Amino acid sequence: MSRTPTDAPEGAVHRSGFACFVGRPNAGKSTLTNALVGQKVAITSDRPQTTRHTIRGIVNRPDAQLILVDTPGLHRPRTLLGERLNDLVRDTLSEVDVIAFCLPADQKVGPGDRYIANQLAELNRGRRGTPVIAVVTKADLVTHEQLALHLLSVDQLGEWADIVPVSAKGGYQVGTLADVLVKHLPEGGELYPDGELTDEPEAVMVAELVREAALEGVRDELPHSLAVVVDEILPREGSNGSNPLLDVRVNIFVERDSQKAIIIGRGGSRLRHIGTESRRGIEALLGNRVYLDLHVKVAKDWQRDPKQMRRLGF
Ligand SMILES: Nc1nc2c(ncn2[C@@H]2O[C@H](COP(=O)(O)OP(=O)(O)OP(=O)(O)O)[C@@H](O)[C@H]2O)c(=O)[nH]1
Repeated sequence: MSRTPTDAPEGAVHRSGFACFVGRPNAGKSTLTNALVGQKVAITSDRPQTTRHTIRGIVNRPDAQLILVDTPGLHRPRTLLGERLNDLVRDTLSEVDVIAFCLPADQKVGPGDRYIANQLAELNRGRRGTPVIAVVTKADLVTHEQLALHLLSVDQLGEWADIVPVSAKGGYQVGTLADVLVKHLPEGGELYPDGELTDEPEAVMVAELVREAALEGVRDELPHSLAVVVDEILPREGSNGSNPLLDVRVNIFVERDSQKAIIIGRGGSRLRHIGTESRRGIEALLGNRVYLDLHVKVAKDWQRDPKQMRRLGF
């Protein structure tokens, strides 16, 4: 993974900033995020939404750093909680540099899309507008003719800074979309520069990779009892080459001894498997070789103890 703009041409502009993806459920936001970032970072766990700006991935290029943040989902409010959630979404949207509105090519523009389009228009009314890119996703599922018709109806749906058809699965135009998003970022250096390996977003992503691997196959047994906390990420002393070995120390917390036994497995076999699986993702994420040190600990009934929950990052 390229992390510094050192290979950018002399005097070239470097841009950095935030983008977020909106769109109705199943529009293809997560798949597209993964295709852009080129790593598996999407969070499929049921971790409660506690941070407003969950970072889904960082696209590092010689000319730009694009940080993709998540929103809890823009939907029609049915309850007061829904309204609060939508306020939160609007706050996030007004803080990012560019918004990508995903509309699946294989489905007609519908009321859900119109609702989001209206919300976006309202957000931009009477203020410095946040550019919105209409992204027509899943282009591989339709014919050229259908795609052309769909692009026309998307065009009529609102004011877009650009319209880009993509297929995350077929790899069609994913690079073009990255170019278009980057174009709307302000000039500036990397916001998450090299060397800040313990910076929260990366630690959160490392924790999610471990959590996902740990839950594999035991999701039903331990759905909510697992918390993963990254203790430290440190370059190994004496390995200061261009690609130092990183020591990554991670604690896996469960609520009961019986759950600890499940995670560790017979003779430690499950824990070894979790280590191998998650290390692969962590190395891809950090761009370094990694020595992963996993510890399983029991934090009795942590879900009922606010102090423990805070300690575990909830
Ligand atoms: N054929 C095809 N299928 C896709 C593409 N992108 C996503 N999908 C599929 O569409 C479904 C939804 O994709 P997600 O990326 O989970 O959609 P999402 O918008 O993140 O969904 P929510 O998390 O519910 O908001 C999945 O079954 C994907 O495999 C694509 O480019 N082509």
